[in-house]
Amino acid sequence: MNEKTKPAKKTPAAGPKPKAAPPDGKKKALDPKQIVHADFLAAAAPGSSLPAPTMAEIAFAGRSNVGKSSLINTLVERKGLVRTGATPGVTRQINLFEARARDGATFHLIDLPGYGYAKRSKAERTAWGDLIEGYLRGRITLAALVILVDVRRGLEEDDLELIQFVEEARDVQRRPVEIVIVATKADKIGRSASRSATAAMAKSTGRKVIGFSSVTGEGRAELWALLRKVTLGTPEATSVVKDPEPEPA
Ligand SMILES: Nc1nc2c(ncn2[C@@H]2O[C@H](COP(=O)(O)OP(=O)(O)OP(=O)(O)O)[C@@H](O)[C@H]2O)c(=O)[nH]1
Ligand SMILES: [Mg+2]
Repeated sequence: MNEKTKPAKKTPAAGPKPKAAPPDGKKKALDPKQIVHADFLAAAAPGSSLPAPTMAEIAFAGRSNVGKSSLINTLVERKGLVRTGATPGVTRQINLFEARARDGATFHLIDLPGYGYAKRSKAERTAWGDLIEGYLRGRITLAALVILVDVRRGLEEDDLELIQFVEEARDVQRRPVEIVIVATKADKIGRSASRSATAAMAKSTGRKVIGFSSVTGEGRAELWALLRKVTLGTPEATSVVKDPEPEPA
């Protein structure tokens, strides 16, 4: 049936009344924690550095191709913000993004190049290793480190070494970095398999493990709520280089 042969729509007067918009005061409240703005700010490759730290940062680490960049896109609900790809080794720099929630809370999100990608030259791997380690050791505003693992593979040697590295890199100048483990690509296995895999990881590490999928969005709300909590709970959550509030005239 084409447009012309379609019967005319019935007037609503004949049927039940359409629901009226709720009066202003009764509108469904918008989620104050929802990220309403996200943007790329800066990048650093070996030999260059990020801008000086100004606010709480959440970094994302994990093996190449595990889904770090996809997770950031999912978290900020912006499909194309961060470049992703089917082959490992897509992210080749430290990329810094800014995300602002509706309530004004602002966070810096750091997408790290993946590790464990054997096809890189040894020199390149060393340079990147130094870059990432330098960031994790020295970034004074680093509040949380999200370590992504493939739910089907679990924690591997590289991941455990990273956890140990961050724990040992405690700095008197900053609060301990909160480590959050995310078991991603949960959509690739059934819900109950994913649940038991995350539970096993939680048991073996003694840490919270969140099941996640960038395809279905599973775990997004839980992860964001946790990251907000751990980030805002640290003194670094507020700007280090704060603009002084203007005095009222
Ligand atoms: N099924 C499924 N695929 C995913 C998920 N997350 C990421 N992918 C896919 O996995 C591939 C790698 O994703 P990226 O986000 O680029 O991975 P990355 O960890 O940033 O990779 P590098 O930058 O190379 O370290 C892409 O093809 C994504 O579409 C997920 O939750 N489920
Ligand atoms: Mg990436």
